[in-house]
Formats: sequence, C-alpha cells, structure tokens
Amino acid sequence: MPAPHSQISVAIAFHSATGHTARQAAAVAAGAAAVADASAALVRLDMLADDDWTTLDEADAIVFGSPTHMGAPSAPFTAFAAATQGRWLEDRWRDKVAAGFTNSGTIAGDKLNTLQTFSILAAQHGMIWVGLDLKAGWATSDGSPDELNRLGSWLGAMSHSPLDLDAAAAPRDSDLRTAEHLGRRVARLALELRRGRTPAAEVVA
Ligand SMILES: Cc1cc2nc3c(=O)[nH]c(=O)nc-3n(C[C@H](O)[C@H](O)[C@H](O)COP(=O)(O)O)c2cc1C
Repeated sequence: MPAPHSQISVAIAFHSATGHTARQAAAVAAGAAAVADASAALVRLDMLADDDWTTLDEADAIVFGSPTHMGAPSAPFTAFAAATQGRWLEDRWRDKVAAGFTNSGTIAGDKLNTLQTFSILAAQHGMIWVGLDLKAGWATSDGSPDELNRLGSWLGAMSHSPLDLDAAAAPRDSDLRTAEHLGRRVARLALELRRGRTPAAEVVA
C-alpha cells in the first residue's frame, strides 16, 4: 500500500556480493527511518520479487546502491537498471527523489563513475537527484578518517572496505554515518516535496 498522504517511504535498491555494501544500505535505511513520518525498505536486487517492484513503484524516494566493480555498478545492478525500461517508458518513477551510494575495495577505486551511472539512471527516469550536503572530512593535515564524508564525495555517499576486511569490520563507522546522513536527507526532502514548501514569496515578504 502507498504511504498515507502525510507520510513518505524510501526504498533502498541495492546489490552487495559479500556484505559490505549491505551495511551501507542498512545505514541509509536507518537514517531515513529516523525521520518522523518516514519509513524505509531495503530491496535486494539479486533476489527481486514482484513485491519488491511494488515497493519501488510506491516509494517516494529510491536510493540506488552497489559495490563498484571494474569502475562501475556491479552486474546485478546493471541488470536491474536495464529491467526498469518498462517503467521508463511509462514515466512511472518521474518526480521521485533519487540518491546513491557505493562502496569499494580501494580508497578511490573509480567509485565516482558508479555514482554518475546512478544519477544518469535517475535523470532518465525524470527523478530528482539529491546529493550529499556534507563538507569534506579528512581534508586537512590534522583531520581524521573518522570524520563524516572522509572520502570527499558530493554526488552521493562513498565508503571504502579494505579487501582483507570482512563485512563485520568494514566499512568503518564514519562511512556508515555518512550513509545514514544521506538517508536522513533523502527522507526529509521527500517529505518536504510531499507536503509542499512555503512559497518563496511568503518567505521574503
Ligand atoms: C569483480 C570485482 C570488481 C571489482 N572492482 C573494483 C574496482 O573497480 N574498484 C575498487 O576499488 N574495488 C573493486 N572491487 C572490490 C569491491 O568493490 C569490494 O570488495 C567491495 O567491498 C565489495 O562490496 P560487497 O561486499 O558489498 O560485495 C571489485 C570486486 C570485484 C569482485
């Protein structure tokens, strides 16, 4: 069932092969669900059922997530993107809020290309892309990797999971809190869109 008029739902459409990106997805969901009148649903793209498509169709916002594989979204994510073509034809996701996150084994790892691919998918669907509104962390000589947005990304949330660490040990907490922040922002903006903002003229009067 679609959310009642005063409430919004955020779907997190993600793939994760070995669990690291799944932790990032859970953090986005926790952030979204922490906003009053917002709910969050995790949709695993490697086991999509009809109900999952319904969850996506009824969501006010969809956050795309995938590990970066060979500098791009993983194959299951790419298959999912292609499978949305019918919805694209029918404009079914137009004006939904969209955002994205990715995780990879090296600090850079060409993750930006993954986020760009998500944002183009959103644009093709007529969705409204929401980036990350956090200053760069770990950007000065006395900075720390424990700061939010330590990887300095604005198109979406990035995280890094060193290749020798399993999903219990990575991504680190600052990356998960960054993902949580993105989830909160998406839910807050989706609520504002649903309820309507105060018209600008009234604000300046
Ligand atoms: C086929 C494949 C390609 C990968 N390509 C990249 C890459 O381009 N850049 C990178 O930094 N890490 C790369 N990795 C590492 C993964 O991004 C990393 O292990 C990530 O934490 C996996 O996330 P998951 O546990 O959610 O599956 C690759 C891993 C695989 C299996």
